[in-house]
Amino acid sequence: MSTTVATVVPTRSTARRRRVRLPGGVALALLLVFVFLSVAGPWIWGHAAGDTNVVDANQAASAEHWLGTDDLGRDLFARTLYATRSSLVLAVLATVVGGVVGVALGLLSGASHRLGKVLGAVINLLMAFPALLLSIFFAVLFGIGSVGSVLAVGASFAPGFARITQTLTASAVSRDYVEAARVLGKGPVTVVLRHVLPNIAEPVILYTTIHIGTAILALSGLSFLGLGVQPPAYDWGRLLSDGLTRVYITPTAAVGPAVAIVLAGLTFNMAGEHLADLVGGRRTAPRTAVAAEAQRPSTGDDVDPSANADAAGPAVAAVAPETDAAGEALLEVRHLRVVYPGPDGGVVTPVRDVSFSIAPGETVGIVGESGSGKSMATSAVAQLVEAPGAVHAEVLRFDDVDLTRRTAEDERVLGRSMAMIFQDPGEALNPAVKVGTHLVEPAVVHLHQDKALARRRALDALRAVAVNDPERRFDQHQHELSGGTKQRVCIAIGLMGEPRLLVADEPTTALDVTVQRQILRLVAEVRADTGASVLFISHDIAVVSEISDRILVMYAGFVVEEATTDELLARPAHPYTGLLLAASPDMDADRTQPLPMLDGRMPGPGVDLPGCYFAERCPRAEQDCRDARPPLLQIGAPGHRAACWHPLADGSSTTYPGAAGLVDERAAS
Ligand SMILES: Nc1ncnc2c1ncn2[C@@H]1O[C@H](COP(=O)(O)OP(=O)(O)OP(=O)(O)O)[C@@H](O)[C@H]1O
Repeated sequence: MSTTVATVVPTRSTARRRRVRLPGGVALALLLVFVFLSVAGPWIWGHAAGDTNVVDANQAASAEHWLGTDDLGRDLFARTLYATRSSLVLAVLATVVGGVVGVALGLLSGASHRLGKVLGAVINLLMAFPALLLSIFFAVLFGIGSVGSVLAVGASFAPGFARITQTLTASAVSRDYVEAARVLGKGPVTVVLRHVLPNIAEPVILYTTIHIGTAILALSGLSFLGLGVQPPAYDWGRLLSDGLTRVYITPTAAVGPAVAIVLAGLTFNMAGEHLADLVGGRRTAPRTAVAAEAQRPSTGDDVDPSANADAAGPAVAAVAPETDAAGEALLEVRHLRVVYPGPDGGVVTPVRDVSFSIAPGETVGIVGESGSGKSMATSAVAQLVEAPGAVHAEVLRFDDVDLTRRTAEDERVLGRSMAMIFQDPGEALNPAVKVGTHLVEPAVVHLHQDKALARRRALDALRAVAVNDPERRFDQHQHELSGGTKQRVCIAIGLMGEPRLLVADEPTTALDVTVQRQILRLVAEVRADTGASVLFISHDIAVVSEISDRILVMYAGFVVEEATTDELLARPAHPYTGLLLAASPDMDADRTQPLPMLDGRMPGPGVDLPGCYFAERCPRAEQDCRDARPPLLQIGAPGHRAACWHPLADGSSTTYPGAAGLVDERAAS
């Protein structure tokens, strides 16, 4: 793969990138010169910069004094070089002050929804003022002098740092691996330090480098105005201020420090940009490699072929365990609602009424089109709905834990017995953390196992999910894995606790078809091996039916139908289920006929209707459907329930062409 990347023929765009990098290279060289001057300058030019000689006072530029002398006869060229140290050190200090304060504020506001609103408003207000104006204001506030000016410039930078950190943090905390860390019971401080900060560090450091250049300009400006460095100390701004008083007599007295300020400012800005460019380039390399790896045939070197021999073969036949969902349910959900504040003081209700239970060892699938509330209902079960969202339920029980009133101990139990598999495994794994650390952590945190034992178990877990060369994978980061392997690693992480419920939210959607099959098989195998129950979410009824014992069909936040998989496929009662089945093509479908389309749109979570939410799109709807909402009632076989006033009487096969093939395919498998 790296060969492919290395032998790419230069294109116009790569040539253009090289041209852009040339000044960056110069900037890096200049940066080294400035660093050298600030370290060695005072030693080399210390005497010339400090020795007074009134006989030579106020001289113009000459071979002996390149920039002339000041009113005490001191060499201005030496003084300009000498001032490099104070100018740069103060600029770095000011940037660090701004960075520390801003990053702290940004982390707070990005990680906390409520605090974020208040801090965000303050940040926005401060960002509205030009940085130099803020610096002057803060300089007066903090006091005239070096310390005051450093604090002032730092304070004027803090809003910018806070803004970028807030944005990066808000994006980082919505990642699945942060949610997974919360499920593991990690506190907010650990989550921020371990999972957020490492992943936002790179852009923040680059932003810092660029800002050192701006700090040089700002501090020089304050010194020039007499608010910064005070005599006898001096920096470039002070030299410029002194030189300007004699600009008509010895103009070079002002030129030297002015050139130094502009050059140093530009150098740090350009060096920062160049570093960003380099980092960007470095980042794309592994991504290219992953893309190439992901495109390989799915039985590639990262999957143990012996463990999934017929991965491309027939789909998983879900082996239904003996269950009694109504009796000893592992998970019981009754009348679950999830509510968010809506516009104009109203509310939106992504989950309106969801009731179901899962027996030990049972796999229940939830299917429905995008926006039907599948993920939100699952998040409520996994306790991942965050403020301002509110979860209400008559019953929300997992094993013996009442999830509506859970204690800290309950959280720990949940952390080890409920495992999440997310849609995008790349989002679920922290890019800054090695695969092995992801695996070892649940065992150390929840089972209090020592690291050696946890490592052995982690390697076993990787073998169990058919990742080959587990020792090597253990020390790799997520960007070195293909999509399928990442998902296997996520499943292995779930195995490191004592999983009793595996919650898989569209775990195959981001994967190619062959890998989807492997992951479905793997989930079924894990269930068979561990006896864990599975809650499996997908918008694809064909995928759900391959793995589930029972299926719930969701629409607009409601469960509109529930039945065993065979019953649902053979005799769908709700017209929406019938349409979902009909829209799912199979090998026997008549290719000359278009697939049935579902016209119209699902009512959003802010819509409140008295009747059936599907009525506007339903071919069987009558006035009574619009007037009153149908309850979820037993229909046909035991456990088959549907919420419809005019259910399909004889199954989808006669009403919706196309569904019959799906039923036959499943029967054959
Ligand atoms: N934080 C939120 N605040 C308010 N509404 C939200 C929020 N997150 C999601 N929603 C809304 O909740 C509804 C259900 O979303 P959900 O993600 O559960 O749907 P889904 O069926 O899982 O769809 P998909 O397959 O696209 O994920 C959607 O209308 C969505 O816009």
